[in-house]
Amino acid sequence: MRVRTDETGHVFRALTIAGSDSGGGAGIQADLKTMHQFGVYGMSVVTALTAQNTTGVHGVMEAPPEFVAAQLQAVIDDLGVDAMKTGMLANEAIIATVADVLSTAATVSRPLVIDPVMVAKGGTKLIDDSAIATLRERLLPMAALVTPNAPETGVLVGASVDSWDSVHLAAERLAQWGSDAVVVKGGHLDLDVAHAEGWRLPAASNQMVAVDTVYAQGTFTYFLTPRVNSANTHGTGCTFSAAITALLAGGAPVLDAIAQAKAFIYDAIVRAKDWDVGHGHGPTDHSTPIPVAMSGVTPGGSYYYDGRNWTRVD
Ligand SMILES: Nc1ncnc2c1ncn2[C@@H]1O[C@H](COP(=O)(O)OP(=O)(O)O)[C@@H](O)[C@H]1O
Ligand SMILES: Cc1ncc(COP(=O)(O)O)c(N)n1
Repeated sequence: MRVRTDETGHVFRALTIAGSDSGGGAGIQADLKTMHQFGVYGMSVVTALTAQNTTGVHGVMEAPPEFVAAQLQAVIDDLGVDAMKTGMLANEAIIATVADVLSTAATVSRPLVIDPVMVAKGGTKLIDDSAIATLRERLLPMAALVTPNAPETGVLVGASVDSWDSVHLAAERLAQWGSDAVVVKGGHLDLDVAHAEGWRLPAASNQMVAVDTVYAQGTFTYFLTPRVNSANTHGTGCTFSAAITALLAGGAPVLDAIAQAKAFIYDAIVRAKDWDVGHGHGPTDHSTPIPVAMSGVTPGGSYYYDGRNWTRVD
C-alpha cells in the first residue's frame, strides 16, 4: 500500500510505543506492518525487547525509562505524530515516563489508543502488577480509546468479566477513568449471543461470533464477526489497535475506525488460518487488503461483518 497524503500533501504518521516481538506477529512488528498496510507512515518507540516466537516469550529485556523518553522525544521533535498507540509498557517507570512526555509534548492533542497489554498468549506477564494503577491513573485520562480484552478489562476494574452484565458494567467503569471511548474485545469471551441484545444473526453464523463491545458517550455499540476456529491468533490485539490508530491518523471518526479495524483483523485471521508459521500460536496475515470502510456508524447500533459486507443486526 502506498503512503496516503491529504490534499495538502501531508503524509499521515502513526506512532507505536510498545515491545518488540522477535517472532514478528505481535508488538512493534505487528503494529508497523499494519500501519504500512493502511497507507500510514509508521514510527516506533521500543519499551522492551522480547525473545519470543509462536510458542511463547523466552526472555524480556526492558529499556531504561530515560531511553524510552529519548526515543519519544526524537520522534515528536522531528517527524510529528497524527495518532499514537501504546502496547506492552513493561513497568511503572516506563508508564510514568511515557505519560510525562506525552502530557507536555505537542502530541497532547493527538488521538492516543491504549492497548493495555498484560499477558502474552502463552501466559507470560508483559507488565508488572504494580504498574496497573499507574496505567489507569496516568494514561487512561489521556486516551481517545482503550482496547482491553476481557481478562485485561477484569484486571483494570477489579472484577471478573464473564457475562454481558459484567462487560457493560466494566466498560462504564473504565470510561470513568477518563478515556473518551472503551472497546472490550471479545476474542476471549464465549458468551451466549443467541438472544443477547435481540440480534438477528445470519443462520450460517451458527451463533459462534466474536463480539467487540464499544462504550462511548453513554452508548453501547457492538461489532460482530463469525468466530474463526484457528490457533493462529498471535498478535490479534496489537494488529487491531494498530489498525485503529492508523485510521485515526488519517482522520477517521473513532467508531468508523473500530469497525474497519474489526473487519481487517477478522479477514487477517481467516487468511492465516491454515498457515504453518511456527509450532504454537501463529501470526495473522498483515498483508490482508483493507476492507471496505463503513462510514457513519450510528452509536447504539449492532453490526455484523461476514468477510464481505457489514449488516445492521439490531
Ligand atoms: N477466533 C477469533 N475469531 C474472530 N475474531 C477474533 C478471534 N480472536 C480474536 N478476535 C478478534 O481479534 C481482536 C483482538 O481480540 P482479543 O483476542 O480479545 O485480544 P488480545 O489479542 O488482546 O487478547 C478483536 O477484534 C477480537 O474480536
Ligand atoms: C511484545 C509483545 N507485545 C504484545 C503482545 C501481546 O500480543 P496479543 O496481541 O496477541 O495480545 C506480545 N505477545 N508481545
